[in-house]
Amino acid sequence: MSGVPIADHALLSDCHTAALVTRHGSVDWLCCPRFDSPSVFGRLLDDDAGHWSIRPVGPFTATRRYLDQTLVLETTFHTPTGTLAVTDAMAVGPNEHPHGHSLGVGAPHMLVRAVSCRDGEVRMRLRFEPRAEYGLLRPLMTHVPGGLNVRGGPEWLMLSSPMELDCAESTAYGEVTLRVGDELWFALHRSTWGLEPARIWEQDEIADWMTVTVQSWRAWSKLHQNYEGPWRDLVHHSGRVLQGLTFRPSGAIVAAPTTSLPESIGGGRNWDYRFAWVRDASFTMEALWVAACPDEAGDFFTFMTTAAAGAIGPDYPLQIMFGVNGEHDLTERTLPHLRGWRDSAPVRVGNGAWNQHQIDVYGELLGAAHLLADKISEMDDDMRAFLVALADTAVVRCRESDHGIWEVRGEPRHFVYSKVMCWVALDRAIALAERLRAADRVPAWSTARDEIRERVLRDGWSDTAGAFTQYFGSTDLDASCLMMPIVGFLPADDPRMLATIEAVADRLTDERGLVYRYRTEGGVDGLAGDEGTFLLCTFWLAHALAEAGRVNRATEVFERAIAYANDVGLLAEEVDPRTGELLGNFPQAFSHIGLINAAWSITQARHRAAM
Ligand SMILES: OC[C@H]1O[C@H](O[C@H]2O[C@H](CO)[C@@H](O)[C@H](O)[C@H]2O)[C@H](O)[C@@H](O)[C@@H]1O
Repeated sequence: MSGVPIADHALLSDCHTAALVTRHGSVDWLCCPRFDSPSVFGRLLDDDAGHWSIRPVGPFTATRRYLDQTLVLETTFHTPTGTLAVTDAMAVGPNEHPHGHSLGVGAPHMLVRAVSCRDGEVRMRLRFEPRAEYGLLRPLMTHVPGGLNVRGGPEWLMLSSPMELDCAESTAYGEVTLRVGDELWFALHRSTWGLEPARIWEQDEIADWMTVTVQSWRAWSKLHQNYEGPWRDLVHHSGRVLQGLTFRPSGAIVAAPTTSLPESIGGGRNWDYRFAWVRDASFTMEALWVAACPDEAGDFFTFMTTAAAGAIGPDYPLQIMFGVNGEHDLTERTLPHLRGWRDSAPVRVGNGAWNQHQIDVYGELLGAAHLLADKISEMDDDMRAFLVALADTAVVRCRESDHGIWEVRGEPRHFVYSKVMCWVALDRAIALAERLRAADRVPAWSTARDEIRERVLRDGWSDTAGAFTQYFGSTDLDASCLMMPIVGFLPADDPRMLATIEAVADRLTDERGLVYRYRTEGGVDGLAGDEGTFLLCTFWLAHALAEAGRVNRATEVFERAIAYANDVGLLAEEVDPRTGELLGNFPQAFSHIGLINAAWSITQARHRAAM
């Protein structure tokens, strides 16, 4: 049964796809060539679905870190006879490239692994077991000078290896003793059919790719990250994680690089997050702005304008998520041949929420456009028309019930958060009206915005709950109401808002003080089973407390949440209330977005308090 703790993984990214490496030096997740492609290493979800491990033969303990300001991972194995370091990266190539400037634009589609003996001597073992199409295929492996040629189904890979490898049953393996100063460089290169055949690389060429990758991440970090304040390193690191979830060719941003890591162990709440949600990606853009990495904004809005082209207007609601190249049909299916992480089945690919009706997306997208307006160098006519259409659609759709931010699979409702985000859509469109050349629309947008506000204040509040609630007329709490002060719908120190913040802090938290997004008892979301506490919601609580001037409590809640970051600063979506283990897809953009925004708001609140 696959079951390495989720927190034991570290992320590598080349801004096209991602790999996850375990604490013990095994690449257990890699989808080629895009985030949402089938995996070639899928042991994360099933023992037989492929991996590539490099580790000492005998007993060891392992420590690891990212090289400063990079997503290049260094795992150090301490053994009784010596120390071995394995450095892993998805090569990103130089930032400056004939076809563009951003990180990952010249990525060679290559996983690079360096092994070096730092002390004494260590016998190491390599096992290479590629299994394309989520573990279905056993490839043909043939020896070539300098490595292996690996072919099967959609994959044609070349493994550059300086050590002799034996092959049997589509698995390559070998052992070698390294002495202090010895270094071996490995590269797994993928052919892009018809464009660039994979090849065997010399040792110094692979070393060069590693150097360039380290330099490129550092150059990106230097240029984009100037947040100064508490938790600086974690905020900057979260910015790099979000950048690593960006699909460079289109500007799309995935919610997480994995599928089907469960929201409860053995449960069925397992979803594919390798897509660009309008909501998650808009929040990511805003968080990257806070971490001061604005220049990808143009790419993102161009992606959104293109992906949604021709299908937006009052009669055509905006689709809520897209494939990384803007694909619309993300039909969900299960992969019955995979057991799932710790037997959490089914494993799903695609996402059934793709054609849900969710009206919050207008607010998230216009909110990001408003915040980033100055960074979008070229707002062409198409982009302007698209943003205007979003606001016009919000005017009509705000009256409809929907599936809400949590994408419930039960009946549609009038969710409070959805209405608040329609208010945001119109509020921000009004602020952008001049730039959108839509001043004539302002009266209609203003009327609709004010009506939504009245309705939320009247029907979203419950005297019984003493709080704003999940949907009109309900008494259930929902952590998404914490967004009301964050987006400026009501001031955080408004008595109704303070009451809602306290209600969430008291009644929607577990014994650890982490926040549930809502209560799942009775299948209110149309799904069986329960789930963990939601890290984004815990960061929202910290953020809302900071907005309300409760800086010490905000800090406490924030520090409680970041305590669940793993040893290399990564967060999943949820935390298991029983064990404190990370749950859900990993690393998840939502959690890192929440971290960045909450840190920023606490910093601001401290400045205000000091004045
Ligand atoms: O809770 C059921 C739903 O869970 C997933 O949605 C969650 O992830 C999305 C991506 O991060 C996020 O935008 C949403 O707010 C979350 O609720 C899943 O994608 C849905 O298919 C599922 O119905």
